[in-house]
Amino acid sequence: MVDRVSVQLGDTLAIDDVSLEVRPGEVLGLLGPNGCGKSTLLRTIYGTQRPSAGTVHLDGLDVTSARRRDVARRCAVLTQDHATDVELSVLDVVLLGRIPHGASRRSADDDLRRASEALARTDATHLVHRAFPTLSGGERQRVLLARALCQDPRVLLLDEPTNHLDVTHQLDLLGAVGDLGVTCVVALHDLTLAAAHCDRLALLDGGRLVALGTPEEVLTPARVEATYRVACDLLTHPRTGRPLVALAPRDHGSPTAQEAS
Ligand SMILES: Nc1ncnc2c1ncn2[C@@H]1O[C@H](COP(=O)(O)OP(=O)(O)OP(=O)(O)O)[C@@H](O)[C@H]1O
Repeated sequence: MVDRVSVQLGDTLAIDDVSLEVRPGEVLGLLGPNGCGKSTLLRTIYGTQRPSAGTVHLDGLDVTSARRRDVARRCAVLTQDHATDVELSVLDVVLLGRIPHGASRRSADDDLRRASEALARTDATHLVHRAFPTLSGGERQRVLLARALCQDPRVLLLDEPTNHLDVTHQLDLLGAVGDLGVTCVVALHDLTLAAAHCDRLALLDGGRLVALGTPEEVLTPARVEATYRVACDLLTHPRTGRPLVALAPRDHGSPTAQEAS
């Protein structure tokens, strides 16, 4: 889907020759330190950021030349820079997700049914009649995810969707994303959360793709230390068997417990 993409932003080469094939139905986690290019790559996949070089195809569509509505019919996005002061009810915000599908093809009853299903999926049904600006950060995040789900996308792009969420809603949100069966690219900071919920991980550093593979392949202690400058041990979750990234405090860098044993 992403083929040899570079993105120049002012003096910064934010994305440097990245190629990435997202498999249908997979949840691909996008990891990397602050400023490594995660949001830029998501915006480029969605087509709101033009690449300086390379191409992006979404479900067969060339996003650099496609109409916005054609992209939005296939792909929903949850970004970090959403407006927070729109004087709309929660229901109206979620119903915005239906707009790309065109008034002539939709019925009001079907739109309402989809909106209430999406709100139920994100545990936000009780907020339906609230004014959007009065919501807490975590409540807004869940409503905006409901809007994205209401769009009925084939591809979902999520930029740090667990921001503001308590642990219950972090787990519920990523669990719900996995259950959807929709192709998803999700930028995350929490390595253990990413390892638990993503089929594969892509690690960016300085705009370059430095690793791509299963959580076990990508989150090796050596690579985590090289990328984040934090020592860690890779443990196994006692209940799920998934990788658990135990970060060492910055002054307890080495040796790792694995090296010491
Ligand atoms: N409009 C801009 N002009 C110049 N540089 C920019 C612009 N937008 C972003 N950048 C730079 O591009 C790089 C990538 O930014 P991006 O927001 O994609 O990183 P990120 O991985 O999402 O970061 P974070 O984890 O902090 O959200 C950063 O160095 C950032 O400062």
